[in-house]
Amino acid sequence: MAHVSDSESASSTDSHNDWYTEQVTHELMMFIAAKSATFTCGGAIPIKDIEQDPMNLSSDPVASPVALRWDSADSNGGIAKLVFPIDATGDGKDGLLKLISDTQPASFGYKGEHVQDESYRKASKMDRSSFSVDFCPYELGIVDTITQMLLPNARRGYDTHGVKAELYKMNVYSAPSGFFKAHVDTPRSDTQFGSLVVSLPCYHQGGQLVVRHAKHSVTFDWGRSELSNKTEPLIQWAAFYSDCEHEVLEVTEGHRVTLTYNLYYALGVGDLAGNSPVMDVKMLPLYKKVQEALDSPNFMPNGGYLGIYCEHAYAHSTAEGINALPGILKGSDMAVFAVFQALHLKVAIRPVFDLDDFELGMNYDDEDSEPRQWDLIGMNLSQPCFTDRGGGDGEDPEYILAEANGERLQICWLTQPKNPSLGMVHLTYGNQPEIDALYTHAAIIVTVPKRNSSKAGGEVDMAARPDID
Ligand SMILES: O=C(O)CCC(=O)C(=O)O
Ligand SMILES: [Fe+2]
Repeated sequence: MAHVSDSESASSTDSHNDWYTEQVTHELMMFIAAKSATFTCGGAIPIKDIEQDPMNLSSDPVASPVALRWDSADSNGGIAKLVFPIDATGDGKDGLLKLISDTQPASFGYKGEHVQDESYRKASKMDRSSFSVDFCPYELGIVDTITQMLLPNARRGYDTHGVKAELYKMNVYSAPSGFFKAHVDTPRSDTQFGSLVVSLPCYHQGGQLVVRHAKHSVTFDWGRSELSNKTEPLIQWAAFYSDCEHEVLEVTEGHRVTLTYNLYYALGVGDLAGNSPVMDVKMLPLYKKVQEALDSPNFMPNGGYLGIYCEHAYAHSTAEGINALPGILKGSDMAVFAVFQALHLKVAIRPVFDLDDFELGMNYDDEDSEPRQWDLIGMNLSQPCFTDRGGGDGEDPEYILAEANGERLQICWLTQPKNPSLGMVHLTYGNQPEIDALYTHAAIIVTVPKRNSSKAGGEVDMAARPDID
């Protein structure tokens, strides 16, 4: 009889574990590489009557009961109202039946037509123009979650940082046998990248939403069954990309009420500096101040450069940071950029070399031979430059600085430097060669044109203002 010692059996268990770990690791690797990790996301938010619990101090999101109002031909005043969660033992049941009687049979898109076919979709719908609802997916953080979870892997082409969730329809799937066979939503425009479905709390069983992508599927079961451990009313939601096939399985009991939203790429935080169509730049407190300065004939009559060091850090010498600027400017940086741009001055974000510990940064003005401060300003934001040029004692520092793609400008600075980032790496030659680094600060450089002296009051010559970058 074969005898297996403890150590032999331990080592065969170990090797099985190793094999198993390798298999699972491989599967996980393939899954993440296939971008299947994030084709859909969803969640649940409990509903509490906040008016009855105004001191809810928990940081967990809580939804209020949802009031739905709709056009109803046979109601007093033509408007009916229903509050979710529905009290099925009270007036709720009648209200729900009234709602259903005011909906129309839902169609689906087939070859560009709206088709009604109960073998494909058995549901009823209400268009958004016929109802209003006080549920807002932005308030509960659902849109922020979608923005961070789904937007980064959405199809390329639109490089925005924001999402617009546009209410589309309300759907009711009722027992017996409300369902919607597997389909892909028809995108409403080029900028649509997905759909959001929100389930309002209303008793039902079945009606699971199954979302599929590349052989994987996720099932959202928003119903309540005897076995379900859901005891409190919930707002439940799911979002998925437009190319995901999805279906609603049969509702076997009750009524499943959902709101659907189309998800679009939209300008968001990080896109808006100098490009915020909803903001009137003239209303910024800084606008009037700058305009007054520019209107004064004594302000920089010979023109020149104004410099405003960026208040916030933007990783301005990395490829990502450079790409994101100027859209990502925020706070006072955003205001400064927008105001000067709106006043038709040339505005650019440029790196300013910090020469404090490097050399005096002095040059001499030929005319009055007084020392004047000139700054070394990079022509464009760029990644750090590396050079094997170096200098020892007595070496002209310009020899090294010539490697930077910059120019010497005299700037009238309005703020102090902040947030240094690596700008140049060079050698130094002393007793032994060493490496040293120069840092840059991102600054908004504004070109103020020379006054047109022939004009009364010394107005800035608009025609002389250069184009905006
Ligand atoms: O109500 C749902 O769960 C999804 C409905 C749907 O897929 C649609 O309206 O296109
Ligand atoms: Fe759909």
